[in-house]
Formats: sequence, C-alpha cells, structure tokens
Amino acid sequence: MTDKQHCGFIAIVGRPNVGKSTLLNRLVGQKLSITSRKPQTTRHRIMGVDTRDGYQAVYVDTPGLHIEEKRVINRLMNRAASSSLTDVELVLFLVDGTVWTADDEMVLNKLIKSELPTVLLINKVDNIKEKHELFPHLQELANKMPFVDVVPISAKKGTNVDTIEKIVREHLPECDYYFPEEYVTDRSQRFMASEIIREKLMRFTGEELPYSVTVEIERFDFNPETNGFDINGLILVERKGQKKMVIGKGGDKIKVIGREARLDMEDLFERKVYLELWVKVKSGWADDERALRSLGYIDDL
Ligand SMILES: Nc1nc2c(ncn2[C@@H]2O[C@H](COP(=O)(O)OP(=O)(O)OP(=O)(O)O)[C@@H](O)[C@H]2O)c(=O)[nH]1
Repeated sequence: MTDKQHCGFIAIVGRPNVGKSTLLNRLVGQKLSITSRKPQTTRHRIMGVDTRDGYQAVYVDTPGLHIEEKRVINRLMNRAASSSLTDVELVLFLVDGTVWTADDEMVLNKLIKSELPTVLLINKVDNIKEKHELFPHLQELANKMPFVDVVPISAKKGTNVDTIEKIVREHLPECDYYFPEEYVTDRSQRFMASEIIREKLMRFTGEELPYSVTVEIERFDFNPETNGFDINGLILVERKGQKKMVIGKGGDKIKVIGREARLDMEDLFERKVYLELWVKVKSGWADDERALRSLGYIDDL
C-alpha cells in the first residue's frame, strides 16, 4: 500500500487470436472483451481499468494487427491498433506459444520503431506439451528486441498474470487517477450488449460466418415495470445465405443466440433483460467506409 497514486496506460498488442482479450479480462477481473476461437473478434479498442492498492492500470485492448489491408474494415482495424501505441507507459506484446508468424514479425517491427518499453508475453503455455521446446524458443525471441522482460503465461488459466501485474506497477508513474476507483470500462452497456450478441453469433454459427457480421443496438431502454432493460438488436449480414445461417431451421439458431445473449446480459447488468433480435442483409457494407462510420466503427480512430 502506498499513499501516492500511480497510474498510466498499457497497450495489449499482438496478431489476431493470440489471447489479448482473454488477458485483458484476467487483468481486470471481469468479462469486458469478448473472446472466441475465430480471429479478429475484437474490432474496437476496449479499455479496462484496474485500480488497486494505490495503482491504476488502464489497459487498452487492440484489434489484432495483421498484414492484409485489402478491405476497408481491415485497414481501419489496423489503424485502431496502431493508434493505441501512443501515450502508453508500457506495451504487453502477446504471442502464441512456440508459434512465430509473419504477422508477429510485423507487430514486432512496429514495436521496435515505437521504442516503447515492451514486455513479451508467451501465451498459451498450457497448450505446450513438450515443455523443453519452450526454453530455446524463449531465448530466441528474447534476442529480437530489448524487451523489459519475457514472461511465459497462460491468460486462460491465469498462470503468471501476477508477474505481469507486478511489472506493470513498476512502470506506472506517480499521477492522479484518470478515473474514479470503481470505474472499470469506458464501454457503455449498449456497446457491451452488442458485443455479447456478436460473441454468441460467432459461437453458435461456427466457422462459416465471416467476421464482417455486425450488430446494432437499435433500442436500449430501462423498463420501470420490469425494473429491467428492453433491448432490440439488429444483426447485419452480407448475404442472404448468412441470414439463413443465423436464423437456422425454424428459427432454432437465433433462439439459442438470443437466449444465451440474454442470460449473459442479465448477469452483467444484474437486471432482467427482454431481448429481441432481427437479422438483415446489408450487402457490401464492409467495403463502404460511410456505412462503417454510420455503424460507429470510425469515431474512435
Ligand atoms: N489454451 C489456451 N487458450 C487460450 C489462452 N488464451 C486465450 N486462449 C484462446 O485463444 C482464443 C483467442 O483468444 P482471444 O482472447 O479472443 O484472442 P485475441 O487476441 O483477443 O483475438 P482477436 O480479437 O482476434 O484480436 C480463444 O479461444 C481463447 O480461449 C491460453 O492461455 N491458453
């Protein structure tokens, strides 16, 4: 415990699917950012704030950086991720076990250029069967740039997350807290609702559904009669076939998605939720910057 307050921003970076959102949820101690097996689940910068014992760590979760910039949406995701690399005290660079790809190399080069203090986190070590493979890999990666530290972790199991927290604290300068102590995220309940629906879509439609599917919350009202929220969500897909996929035979899929999303929302908001979902085809929107703007993807870049 210290009398003085320490605080600062910490970026979590890495190519898609390395476990950034899982780590953020761990560090902040609650489910802020959706996770899935599908790469590029995270499109927005999500901030999670952890205030404890005189320290306020403000984490920024970034969309996965990747090389392909063909589609507008990919370019925007890359911009969002790069812009989080300014004004941070520390960068947590995540990689997946003993895998090293061209995308990892690209992120590394951005970090070298940024000259920011960077901790390399080798995630998913729980997946590594041959533990003896890890040490030479650690040594090889450690030589790629002057990292502050290299830490093998499991974001999923929580292994070595306390070590990360310790390193983060060492990098937080004295300052007055940016946010009230109980503040956890800048994301509105409306945003959280759309993220939960999107997570269920990914989970229950499997690999077939492209990440370009999006969710708009058209209505989010407090209902004094139920003391809960009435929420209408619009699911926007690119093609008719995808609409069928989301709705399922006789509506069975959309029913499951709606039920699971509602249960998660009720948990998170600690209130009753009445949720209605619609599916609409909005063709070609991923290539249309104006449509993206109207859907709120551009305002925070
Ligand atoms: N075995 C194992 N799996 C993990 C670990 N951390 C994350 N995962 C899994 O890896 C997948 C991707 O995790 P996310 O946290 O969504 O990854 P992300 O980097 O935020 O992905 P993007 O949103 O695509 O940028 C999920 O299935 C997680 O459950 C870990 O420590 N061990």
